[in-house]
Amino acid sequence: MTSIDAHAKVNIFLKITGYREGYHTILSRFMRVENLYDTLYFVPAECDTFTIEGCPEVPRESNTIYRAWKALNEATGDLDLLEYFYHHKVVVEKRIPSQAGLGGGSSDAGAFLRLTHRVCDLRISLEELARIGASVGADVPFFVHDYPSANVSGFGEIVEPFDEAPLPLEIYTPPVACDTAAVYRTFKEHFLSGIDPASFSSWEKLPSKGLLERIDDPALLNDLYPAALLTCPRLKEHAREGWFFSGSGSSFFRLAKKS
Ligand SMILES: C[C@@](CO)(OP(=O)(O)O)[C@H](O)COP(=O)(O)OP(=O)(O)OC[C@H]1O[C@@H](n2ccc(N)nc2=O)[C@H](O)[C@@H]1O
Ligand SMILES: Nc1ncnc2c1ncn2[C@@H]1O[C@H](COP(=O)(O)OP(=O)(O)O)[C@@H](O)[C@H]1O
Repeated sequence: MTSIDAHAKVNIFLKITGYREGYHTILSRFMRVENLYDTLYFVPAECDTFTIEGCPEVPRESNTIYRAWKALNEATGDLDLLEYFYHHKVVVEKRIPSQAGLGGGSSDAGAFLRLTHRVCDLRISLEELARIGASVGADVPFFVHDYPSANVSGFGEIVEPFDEAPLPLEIYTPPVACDTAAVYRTFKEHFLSGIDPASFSSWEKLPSKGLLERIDDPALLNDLYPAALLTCPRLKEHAREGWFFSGSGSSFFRLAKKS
């Protein structure tokens, strides 16, 4: 059985640097969460069409895995690819909560692209694979590269590895679904005009642990947090002292206490 783990991510910091072509540009430290991941399996099966099992609540055409498969086909026109998925189905073991700011759907897409690249021996570079991933979602390129920690900028397509070990993290995902598009819409309407790129210059050079120990305000580290509070007011009930906010939410995280 061929399989791959699709890890969650947290945003140690997420700063909005601008807006163009319908997307916000960001500067963010993405960190892989070592102990939270989905698992994708390519299982031998005769399929009439591209088949995904394990994500019953997501219509196939909306699934990021399906969208990644389509994008890969369009980009490579590789008939082996088509052939392979007539004889294998994709089975997903979901563990990452959805609409949680943990990159669940995007990580599945990135892991799918990496595993397919390997099993179908695709003749394209990792950079090209990440570019294909960017057409599926803004944070898919990070998951294609699969760095433990990286500075991500642009819309999410510029991914530069940051040399540090992943931190032991505790994650708390309240029963509040935060729609990424809605949170970004709120940001654009209420906060975009107030961004101040000088206020976070050189953060990309600082180790994540030092940043979390030095800055205790989640709204300062993550520009989307005030927008998420406005978009999903119930989030406020779940805010806790010493916890930080990931992506467009709804998850909070903090450094795990030494066991
Ligand atoms: C917010 C972040 C931070 O890591 O992650 P999550 O919280 O979703 O995990 C990402 O930027 C989420 O990227 P992703 O989840 O791929 O968003 P997409 O589906 O590509 O975009 C959904 C919508 O959000 C808005 N959007 C997204 C990314 C971006 N850099 N600027 C935007 O304005 C756009 O309106 C877009 O149509
Ligand atoms: N493979 C997938 N796993 C989870 N959600 C998916 C997947 N494909 C598409 N989605 C859709 O993406 C939405 C956002 O989920 P997810 O990407 O996990 O959250 P976030 O963007 O907050 O990290 C879900 O509500 C779901 O409708």
